[in-house]
Amino acid sequence: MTNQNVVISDTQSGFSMEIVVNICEPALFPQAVPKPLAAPSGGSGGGPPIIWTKSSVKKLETSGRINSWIESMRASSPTRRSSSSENEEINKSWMLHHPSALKMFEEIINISKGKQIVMFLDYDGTLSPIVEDPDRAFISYEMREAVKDVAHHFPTAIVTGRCRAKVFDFVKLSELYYAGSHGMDIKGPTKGHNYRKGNQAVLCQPAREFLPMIDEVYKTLLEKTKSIPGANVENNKFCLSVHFRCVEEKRWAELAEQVKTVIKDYPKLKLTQGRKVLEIRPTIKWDKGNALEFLLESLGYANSNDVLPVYIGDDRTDEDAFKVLRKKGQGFGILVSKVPKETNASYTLQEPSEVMCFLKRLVEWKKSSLRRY
Ligand SMILES: O=P(O)(O)OC[C@H]1O[C@H](O[C@H]2O[C@H](CO)[C@@H](O)[C@H](O)[C@H]2O)[C@H](O)[C@@H](O)[C@@H]1O
Repeated sequence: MTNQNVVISDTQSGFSMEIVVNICEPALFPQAVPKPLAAPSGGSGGGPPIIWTKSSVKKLETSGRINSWIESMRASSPTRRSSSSENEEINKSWMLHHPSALKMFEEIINISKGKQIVMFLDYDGTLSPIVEDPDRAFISYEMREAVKDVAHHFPTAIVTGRCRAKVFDFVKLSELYYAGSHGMDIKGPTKGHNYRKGNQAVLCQPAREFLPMIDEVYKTLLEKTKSIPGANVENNKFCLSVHFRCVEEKRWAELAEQVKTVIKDYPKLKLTQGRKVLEIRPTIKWDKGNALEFLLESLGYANSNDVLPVYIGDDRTDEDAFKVLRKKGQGFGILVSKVPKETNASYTLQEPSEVMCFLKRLVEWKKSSLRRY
């Protein structure tokens, strides 16, 4: 029996979700096994997760056997490793393709020789552990110091789905670049060696025109979801999050339905999914990948071969940035995850504490190389 993570993507709507299919239980998902829906990549028993095309998903849906929304919501935050021996095999194979950035530290350092490292850090699940209350996702003192040290040696940006002001309230480091609202709200440092006169102004807000619409939808969603205990709507300025981490599972369908009903009146907004959260954002083609490119350009590395961008993140939205790096053939992504996931990242770290170790090692290496020269 094998549990296989399946990523469903609809490139048109931008909606993507991950479900877990039990390969050897045809009674649950009969269409997931036989040949007609054979996956384009991966397969049962190991390797990367299967990516189903839109049409194969359609077949699953029309079979009436799968409520993709709910399955997707269930699978939206797998945090524990399963202990079965087959899953152990999957984990091993995955780790082989996406080794630990700590174990590969020397290799990473070698790649960086003669290049300027630029650090991109996601916030939730990367710098702070995932907690039930989004307002209490604090960064630890030690992590903050590690980020501060990194920013002292390398240009550093926090790229987050959060509202930029909120993440700044958590981190409180003026020497960083901040890209809030999934990269739709970028601001430069106001102090430190990356500070340049003029940078303190907002650098980029490509979804400005959506502000009134987002505000309106926020109010409507607050109203529509208030009868569902545990539902929490977060205003991230250029996008919204509807959290269901604290909602009883039996009410997830109702919540998803409410959200879908509200969104259908706004064709210029799209719905994506993160870790136990539904995210509403403008349909503009601007994501964390664009933010990364924009920041590299702002730093003067648009067409440079002397730069090594390193992006660390845990969520599906971070995949947009991993993808950009892979496409550019420059730098690499590090996925924070304990469980195998389809990813464009090259390396992995298991949890925020490992992210902190990685950042500290980077600083130690930089300091020792400065002492040598
Ligand atoms: O891009 P990120 O920095 O990873 O932000 C993505 C979302 O993170 C937050 O939600 C997640 O973390 C919460 C606190 O640990 C957790 O309760 C929630 O279930 C997670 O989805 C944030 O609250 C969202 O607004 C961000 O979009």
